[in-house]
Amino acid sequence: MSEDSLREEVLTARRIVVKVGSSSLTTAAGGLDADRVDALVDAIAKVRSRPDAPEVVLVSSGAIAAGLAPLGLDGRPKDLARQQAAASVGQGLLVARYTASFARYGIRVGQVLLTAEDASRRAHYRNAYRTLDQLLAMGAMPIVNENDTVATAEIKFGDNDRLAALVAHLVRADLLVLLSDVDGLYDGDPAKPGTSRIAEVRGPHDLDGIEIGSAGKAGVGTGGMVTKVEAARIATGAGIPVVLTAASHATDALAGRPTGTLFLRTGSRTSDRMLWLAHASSPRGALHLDAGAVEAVVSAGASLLPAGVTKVDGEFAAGDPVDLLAENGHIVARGLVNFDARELPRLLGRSTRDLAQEFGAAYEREVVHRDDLVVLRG
Ligand SMILES: Nc1ncnc2c1ncn2[C@@H]1O[C@H](COP(=O)(O)OP(=O)(O)O)[C@@H](O)[C@H]1O
Ligand SMILES: N[C@@H](CCC(=O)OP(=O)(O)O)C(=O)O
Repeated sequence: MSEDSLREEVLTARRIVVKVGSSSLTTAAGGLDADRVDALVDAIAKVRSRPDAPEVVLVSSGAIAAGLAPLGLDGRPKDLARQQAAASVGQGLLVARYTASFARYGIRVGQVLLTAEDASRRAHYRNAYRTLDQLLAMGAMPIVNENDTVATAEIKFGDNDRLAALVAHLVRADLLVLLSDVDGLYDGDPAKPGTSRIAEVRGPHDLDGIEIGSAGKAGVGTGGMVTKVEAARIATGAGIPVVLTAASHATDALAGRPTGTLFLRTGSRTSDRMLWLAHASSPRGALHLDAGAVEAVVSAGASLLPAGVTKVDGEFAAGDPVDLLAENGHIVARGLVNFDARELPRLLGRSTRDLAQEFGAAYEREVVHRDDLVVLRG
C-alpha cells in the first residue's frame, strides 16, 4: 500500500477517542475475552509509542457483558436493576483487565464514569474535561464508560456510541475511532449476501437508501449500526472525522490505513456542553413560549425571560433541562431552567423588573440564560 493512500485525518490527529463495543471484548459464552482486550491494548500502545504519538482516550463498553457470567446470568437481562448489578460487577473486572493489560507497557489507566445528564451541567462538564485532560497530561490512559449504576432508564445513554461522540467533543479530539464487530458501514445488513462496505461517507446524502440495522449478532451490543451512524453524525457535525471499523483492524485504522468507513467532517466545533444538552440530556419538563419569545430565543440568541412564557409542564427543579416549545407545540430549543416548576407559574408573563420589586432581586433572573440554551430548530 502506498503512503499516499494513508488517511490524512488519522495521521494528523493529535488527540484521538477510541470507542470499543461490548461485542468486541467478550466471548460468546458471556465473559471478558482477555485476548481481545490485550489485542486492543496492543494497538493503542503501538500508536502511543510513535515518535509523534497522539493522545488517546478509550471509551469502553463491556461492563454489563463482563458481569453476566460471574453473576450466573444467561444473556443480557431485560430489567434495569439486573443490568446495573451486572455492570457493577463487570466494570470492576473490565478495568482490572485493562489495568493489567496496559501495565505490560508501563501505562497507568484511570477510570472515568460519566452520566449523560451530569455532563450538560456547567461545573460537571468542566470537571470531566479537567480530569480527562489531566490524565492525558500525566501520560495515563483514561477509560471512559457510562456510570451504569446511577443512570436511570430515562437518562441512560444505553449505548456508548453517542457517549463516545460527546467525549470526543468534550476532550477536543481530532478523530473518533469506533471499533465494532463489523468492519465498517455496509449498504445493507452485512449478514446478507451482496452487501458491500462503504469506504467513505461525505455527508448525510451518502446514507440515503442505506439499510441501517439496529441489532448486533453477538447479542451483547446494544445500539447496532443506528447508534454508530448517529454518533458519526454528531461528531462530524462538530468537526471531528470518524473511522468506523472492526476491533480486529484497530492497528491498521490507527496507522491511517484505509480500513472500514471514514466519515468526513461536515461542520465545525460547536459550543461546549451545548452538544451534551442537545444530544444527551432528557428534558424534565416543557415551557410554552409566545411568538415574541420564540423569535428572541431562536433568532436573536437572547435569554428566555418570564414575560415570554405562557405555560409550564412537568416536575422539574432549578438546573434541570427543559424543552422550549413554540405556540404550535414544536420544540425550538432546550435549556437549563433557573426556577423550579412550582415557582414558575406565578412569574409568567411578568417583566423581570416587576418581579424584582414584588419578590426581591433574586427574581430578576432569566428563566433560561442564553449560555444554558441550545436552539434545536431555527
Ligand atoms: N448497514 C450496516 N452495516 C454494518 N453493520 C450493520 C448494518 N446494519 C446492522 N448492522 C449490525 O450492527 C452490528 C454492530 O452493532 P453492535 O452489536 O451494537 O456493536 P458494538 O457492540 O460494537 O457497539 C453489526 O454486527 C451488524 O450486524
Ligand atoms: N455502559 C454499557 C454499554 C452498553 C453497550 O453494550 O454498548 P455497546 O456495546 O457499545 O453497544 C456497558 O459497559 O455495558
